[in-house]
Amino acid sequence: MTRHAPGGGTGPGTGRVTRRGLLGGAAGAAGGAALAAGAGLAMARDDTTTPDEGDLRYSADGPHQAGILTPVQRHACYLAGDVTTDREGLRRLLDTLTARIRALTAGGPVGDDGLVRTAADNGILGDDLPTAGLTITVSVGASLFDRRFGLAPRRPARLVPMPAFADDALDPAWCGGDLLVQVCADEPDVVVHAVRDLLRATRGDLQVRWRRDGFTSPPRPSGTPRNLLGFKDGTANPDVSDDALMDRLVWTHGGGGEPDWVEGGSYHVVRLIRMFVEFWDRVSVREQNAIFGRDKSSGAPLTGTDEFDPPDYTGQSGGGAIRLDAHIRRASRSGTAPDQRILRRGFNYDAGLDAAGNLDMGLIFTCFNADLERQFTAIQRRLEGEALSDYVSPFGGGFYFALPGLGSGEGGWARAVLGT
Ligand SMILES: C=CC1=C(C)c2cc3[nH]c(cc4nc(cc5[nH]c(cc1n2)c(C)c5CCC(=O)O)C(CCC(=O)O)=C4C)c(C)c3C=C
Ligand SMILES: [Fe+2]
Repeated sequence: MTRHAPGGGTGPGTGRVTRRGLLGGAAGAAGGAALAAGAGLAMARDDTTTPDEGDLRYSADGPHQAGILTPVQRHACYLAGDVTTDREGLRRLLDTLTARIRALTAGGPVGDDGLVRTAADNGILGDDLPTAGLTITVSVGASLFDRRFGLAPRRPARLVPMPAFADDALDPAWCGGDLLVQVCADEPDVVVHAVRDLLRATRGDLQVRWRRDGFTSPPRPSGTPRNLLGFKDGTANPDVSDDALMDRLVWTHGGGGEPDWVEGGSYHVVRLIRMFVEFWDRVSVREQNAIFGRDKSSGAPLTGTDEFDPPDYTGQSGGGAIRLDAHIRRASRSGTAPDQRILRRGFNYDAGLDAAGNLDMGLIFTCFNADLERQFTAIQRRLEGEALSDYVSPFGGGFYFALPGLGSGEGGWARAVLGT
């Protein structure tokens, strides 16, 4: 089947192709329509599963990396690691990641390209590697630009370590990292295969610091996927098919204090947020609706009837009004700052039980933005004291910078980051 990624015309990094030939016609048109209609846990996706699913391929080459505007996949793994080598080793590491990402996202018979056919292909996908919508997105943390590699002058201007915000309970073991690798695909074994391949190829140069796996639900029953508090999550995301909007909200540009090499990249925020679900499940749905400002069943704002109705914030009290401490009221941009929006691309996580026997689950909140201060941080500060904060606890994550796309410049990532 064919699913066209929004913004697919702007570059291969957002486009999807199948490796076994042309599919299309009505299925393609339907997929495109589903995407144009709205968003998903981050961005909407067609939910039809066909035998061609394993073929869905996003090219790693283009002006932007895949995995940013790409419709959110079913499974994800976030790995943050520290670079354990010198400057030349960092060059090797970036070149290795590039080669492995190109090979893994191309898929095909093991041995076809000499890259996939290493002695160490882990074999868990058999001899013909499916792609299943695989995207591997590499971002760098502020710590990469410390004194170890002489990169301080090349730091993206707005890239700083993630501060602790009000109500955060950050555990250093779950924070930061020189590199963040986001691996997403529609099939869980495709994610695991890629993670093992990447770690084998980078062994000795990269030490993993933290890892968290995530998933999204299919639309239930329709519209945007739900998070583990039961609410549709991603409804009000900006339209990723609007190139001009993405240029303002998502992509970074050289100049204005930024080094030239950041062109086509994006600031990437990850927040690991535990949800106190046992507590939440004892709260009335009426109160839950008030906490978000939306109806749990339909996803509609409390001032409307359809998921995609615009919320009305003019009233401050009364039955249908959206409370002042409601999540969407705090999170939404004010009329005076229309570019204070973020592109969210979150995944649910389920990590079993904590030491006390409580369910350990939550949200891998991730978002992309052109300017951390103007967008994510401004919104995060508005959320301080919101009603939802009693039911969730951010404990990890970091601020990162998603590198420009492969193929966006001579010399690839190594030249972009190192400058030589
Ligand atoms: C700082 C940014 C945000 C954090 C952190 C965050 C955490 C968080 N959000 C939900 C669930 C929902 N969020 C929704 C909307 C929404 N959230 C943010 C930002 C952050 N959320 C924004 C910018 C928006 C859109 C606001 C708007 O313009 O209307 C919604 C409503 C549906 C939707 O639009 O997605 C839900 C549900 C959780 C559970 C959570 C932390 C655990
Ligand atoms: Fe939110």
